[in-house]
Amino acid sequence: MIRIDNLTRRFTNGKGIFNVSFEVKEGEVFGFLGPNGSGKSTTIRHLLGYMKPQKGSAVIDGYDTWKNQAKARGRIGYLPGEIAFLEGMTGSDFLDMMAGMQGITDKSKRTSLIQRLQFDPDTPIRKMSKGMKQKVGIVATFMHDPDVYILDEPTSGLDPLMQKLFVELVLEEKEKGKTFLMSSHSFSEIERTCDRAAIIRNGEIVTVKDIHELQSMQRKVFDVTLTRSEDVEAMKESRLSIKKTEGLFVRVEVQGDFDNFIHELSKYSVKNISAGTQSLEQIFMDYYDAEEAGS
Ligand SMILES: Nc1ncnc2c1ncn2[C@@H]1O[C@H](COP(=O)(O)OP(=O)(O)OP(=O)(O)O)[C@@H](O)[C@H]1O
Repeated sequence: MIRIDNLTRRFTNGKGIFNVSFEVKEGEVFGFLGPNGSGKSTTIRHLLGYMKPQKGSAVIDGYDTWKNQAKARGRIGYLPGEIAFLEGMTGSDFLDMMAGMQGITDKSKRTSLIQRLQFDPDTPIRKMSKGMKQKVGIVATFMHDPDVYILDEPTSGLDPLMQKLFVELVLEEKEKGKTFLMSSHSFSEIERTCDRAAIIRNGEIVTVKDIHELQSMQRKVFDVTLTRSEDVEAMKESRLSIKKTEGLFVRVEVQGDFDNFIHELSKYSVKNISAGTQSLEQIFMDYYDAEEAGS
């Protein structure tokens, strides 16, 4: 449904995106992840037909987003990171304007979205919090039932309850066979919604991975408090992957080899231990580090 092929845009300062390629299948939810300035927005701008590729192409449902901009754009519901609202409008005014542009007359989906997101659309936009503006944007994007959703940081500013609701909305649309490309900094949101994710860094795709594959790379994190400082020193000498020590506190990451960890730990006097799971964010950071070491 979305195909990006060797998309390249080098700005005069040398930054940009370089040979970006990936595909999003119909009905797939695809995460687009990367640190600030890595090239997510530039890629998305090409998908919306706002920028002409210097090289390569971006295609939506068979339509080249530059050469056949109107056709391609018509398939997309786009939620920008920050919406530019016109002065003096209420949320309802804005939604009316969008509905006019989208050519929709049936208000039922809009009404139900407003009810679920729990906000008063008649509030003047200038009085709205960032989260409330984001809700207006979500309604505007979802109400016209697009085939392809392109969402830039969709839950920024939303509280955890609303983030959860947003995940539900995405999964409902996915059920209907809709396609999503979603940039996000929220790894739990990506985990709960996405089938696959691409990681972009310095304008280049580092990897495209199945979300389960990413999850299986997650390590367990054990926070151990010992009773003797000499044990901390001994533990540092072991084969364990020690991420941090502070006084008697030691953080150990374990991937699979629990026997070795338990065997090693049995040598020491342990005061406290707690187990957690490495976040996806940490996995990505490991990825970046590995790339760095390899390059
Ligand atoms: N018009 C421009 N002229 C020059 N450099 C630009 C231009 N637009 C973007 N850049 C640079 O290109 C790089 C990629 O920017 P882009 O906005 O695509 O990143 P991003 O991943 O969307 O970041 P963020 O999460 O902060 O929005 C950055 O280094 C940015 O400074």
